Parts: sequence; C-alpha cells; structure tokens
Amino acid sequence: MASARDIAQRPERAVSYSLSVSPTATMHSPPSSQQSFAAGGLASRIKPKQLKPFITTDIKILLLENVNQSGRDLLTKQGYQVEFLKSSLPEAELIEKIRDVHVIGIRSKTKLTEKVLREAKNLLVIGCFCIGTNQVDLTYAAKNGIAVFNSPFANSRSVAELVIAEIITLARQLGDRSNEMHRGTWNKVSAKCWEVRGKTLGIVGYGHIGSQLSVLAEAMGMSVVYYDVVTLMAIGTAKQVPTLEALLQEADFVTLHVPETPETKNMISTAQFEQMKSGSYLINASRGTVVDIPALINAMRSGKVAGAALDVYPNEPGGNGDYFNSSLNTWGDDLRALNNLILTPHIGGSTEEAQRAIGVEVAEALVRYINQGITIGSVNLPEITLRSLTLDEPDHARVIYIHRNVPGVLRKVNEILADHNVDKQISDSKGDIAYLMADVSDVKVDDIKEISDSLEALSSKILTRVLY
Ligand SMILES: NC(=O)C1=CN([C@@H]2O[C@H](COP(=O)(O)OP(=O)(O)OC[C@H]3O[C@@H](n4cnc5c(N)ncnc54)[C@H](O)[C@@H]3O)[C@@H](O)[C@H]2O)C=CC1
Ligand SMILES: O=C(O)C(=O)COP(=O)(O)O
Repeated sequence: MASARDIAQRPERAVSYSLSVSPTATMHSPPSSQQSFAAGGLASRIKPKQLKPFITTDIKILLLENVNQSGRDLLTKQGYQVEFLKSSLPEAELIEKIRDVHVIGIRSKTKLTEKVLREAKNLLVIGCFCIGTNQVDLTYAAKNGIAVFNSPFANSRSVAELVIAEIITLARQLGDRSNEMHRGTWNKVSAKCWEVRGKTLGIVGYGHIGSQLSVLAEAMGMSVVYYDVVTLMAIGTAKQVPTLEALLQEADFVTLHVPETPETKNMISTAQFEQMKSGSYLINASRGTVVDIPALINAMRSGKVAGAALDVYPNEPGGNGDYFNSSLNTWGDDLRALNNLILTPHIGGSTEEAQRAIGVEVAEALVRYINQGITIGSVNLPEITLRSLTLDEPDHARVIYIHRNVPGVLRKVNEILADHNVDKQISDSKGDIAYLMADVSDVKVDDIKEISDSLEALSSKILTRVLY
C-alpha cells in the first residue's frame, strides 16, 4: 500500500491512487476541534471540508510511551491505523518500526536522532505528547519536511505542584522520616527541620512552569527570586536577579526549570554548589543533564546542600521495571545512600489531568496537520494556516509545498499555479525552511497531477502534498 509520504513524493502514484476515489467522496465534517480554525463567525454557518490526499485508513501511526487514551481515541476516530506501545523502544527496534509509519507519537524518552529519522522514509509528522522536544533532532526533521508538535503547557501546573510538595518535604525531611517508619523506626526530631514561610525560593528558568510555581510559592509565604536569560515580567512580588550566581547566593531553595540545551548542560556543578547558601536545597524537575550529579553527591556529603529532589536523570529507562541501577547511571549507589534526597521517576507531568489534556492537544494538532496541512503550534516549521475549504467547494485543492528558503521559489511556484485560480495563498519561512499553502479552485484530478509533478521537479523541493 502506498504511504502518504510516498504519495507526496511520487505524485504519479498519488494521483493514480487518488483516482480510485472521487476527491469529493471522502468529504465529511471534521471534528469540532478543527472548526475553530475556520474563519471567525463563518465557522458556525459553513461546514469545513476535510481534506485528504489518501484514504485515512492508510495512515499508520505508532504511539510509544503510553500516550494517553484521549489522544489514542481521537486518532483512531479519524480512521487511522494506530499501534500503541506502553514503553519506548531501543534504537534498533525503533528504526525497524519507524520505517513504516507516517506519524509517530512519543514522550520524553524516545530519541528521534538523525540516525533514526534517516530511516523514517514515510514520516510526515512527529507528536511529542509532552513539553520537551530536546529528544528530537528538530533541525534534521525540518530539513526533511517532518513537522514536530508538542504540548507547551498542559502539564506545567502538575510540575509546579510537585515542586511545591517537594519544598515542604525537603524542609521537614519527610522522606527520611517516612522511610524510617517503614522500617519500624520512631525518630521524632526537629533539628534542621524548617517552615517554608519566609524562606527564599530561587527559580532558574521563569517560563511556564517557573512562573506558575512563583505564584504558588508566594501563597505559602515564600519570597521568590528568579533568573532567566530573558527579561521577564515578575509575577506578584517576585524579583528577577541578573545572574545565576546572585540567585544561588540568595535562595534557600533552588529549583530548575530550564530546557535541555548546550548552555544548560551541567548548569549546576561544583562551582555553583559553592555559591549556594550552606544548608540550602536543590530541586531538579527539568532535564537530567542540567545537574552534575557527582558534584551534587559531594555537596550533599559535605552538608553544603541539606537536601535535594530529583525527578530527571541523564539516563532514564525506556519503561517501568527494575532499571534504575548502577549500570544505567554509574553513580546510582552513591546517590541512593544520601539522606533527605527525594528520587522520583520523571513524574513531574504525570497526572490524569495533564496526560488527558496533552493527549487531546497533540492528537488534534496531528489531525489538523495530516488532514489540512495546518502547522499552528509546530516547533520546527513556520506556523501556517488558511481558513478551511468548505463543502460548497467541490473542485478545490490545497497545495502544500515545503521547500528550501532560497530566492526565486515563489516566482516559480506562482508560474506553476498561474493557469489556475488561486483563491488564497500563504507562505512563511523559519530559518532555512519555508512552507507554502495555496488553495486552488476549478481543478480536476489531471490538473492536480500536473501541479504536483511540476512542484516536485523544482530544485528547492523538500516535500509536496496536495490535499483535496
Ligand atoms: N519533570 C517533568 O515531568 C517535566 C519536565 N519539563 C521540563 O521543564 C522544562 C521547562 O518547562 P517550561 O517551563 O514549560 O519551559 P518554558 O520554555 O516555558 O520556560 C523555560 C525558561 O527557561 C529559560 N531559559 C532557557 N535557557 C536558559 C538558561 N541557559 N538560563 C536561564 N534561563 C534559561 C527560558 O528563557 C524560559 O523562560 C522543559 O523544557 C522540560 O525539559 C517539562 C514538563 C514536565
Ligand atoms: O513534558 C515534558 O517535557 C516532560 O518531561 C514530561 O515527560 P513525560 O511525558 O513524562 O515523558
């Protein structure tokens, strides 16, 4: 069976395949979520047409890492073939599986490197059912016309709440007391146990999670300082400080909410622990690479750091089981031996609310992209939308042309479209990649084939799709 990307790249197959169905035969009303993308008030009166360059049952989707049922249901309802796995896959198995699919849905564990993506010959789009997209080679994906979507803030609140819980848990040594009681030991102590009221929380990275946390921390009577590479509006009475060092010197609790980038790798290491207040606490629910763990172990052994909570690690297992051992991370035993250290298995965003919302948000973005070519919310392609074609427009086609951002392309594309009536057209670029969408009317199947062939022949081409 021809894949969508095959179809897109080899128009002769696309069109002969499309001939087996009438372009209008596949029309039906899309889910209500898509209607909001139709122009304003028109949406309520005019039924948008669902565009499909293929029979939806040909679309193959692989969902890894236990993507929420809400997302699975939405994709299945579209008629796509959805394969679901609870865990991530080792690289070799991933490569085997990814060859065959048009869409892959992942969370934070699946590494979609250039090596893996090179094998993904049919892949149109990647859905990251999480916030972070550091696990995907976004540049390689864009250069090959593969869109990437994520859910930028649906689990932010869950992370912020977890951090609040950890601040109090560390201040009161609750983890240790609970562990002792589980072992039958009654150890009633108040030494070095504190209220959080009046203490200073230092937030590194004042984005969605950091700023949400700021509000919650102030409600508990904490003072908030934050450090960010961008100058950002302070919420409440929080105060931005100019350097990481200034934050580390002032904060009783330091919490990290930066993305994984080359700049944030080992952002907290020996020098930073030295700058922290004696007896302060560290929380990391961002990415495992942000903290130099052997340096943390030393800082905790010396008493400089009185407690820490880690939700993320440089190496994390692909699924649940007895995998958090020293063969995964060499310092594992040293870490586990420390007191007042909370270790959680990357559960910051793992709540029913967050996962349900992420499932819907990312699945809807995938459906919009597959069926209509809309890239709103994409993290690696220009964000493009056009008001939907409607059921009143039988001989319309939507042309999508992803191309290298070089001079002269628009002139050539418009020459190709010149013999047809272009109802509306939009184009935008992001770095080296540009995305063009045009709705053309009065086109028959032969016209569509001709347009598609001509676009395919342009040297700037990355990917052509024609939806109708
Ligand atoms: N533990 C978990 O389950 C979860 C972890 N995360 C992690 O948390 C990270 C942050 O999430 P959001 O707040 O949604 O991201 P965001 O993008 O809204 O905020 C990140 C902030 O960090 C700042 N920043 C970037 N580089 C910096 C640097 N070198 N120094 C100082 N500030 C810097 C940015 O300017 C931005 O304000 C995500 O990238 C993800 O890796 C996100 C969700 C769940
Ligand atoms: O949203 C994120 O970036 C997270 O770190 C959460 O990842 P997860 O969906 O739990 O694999």
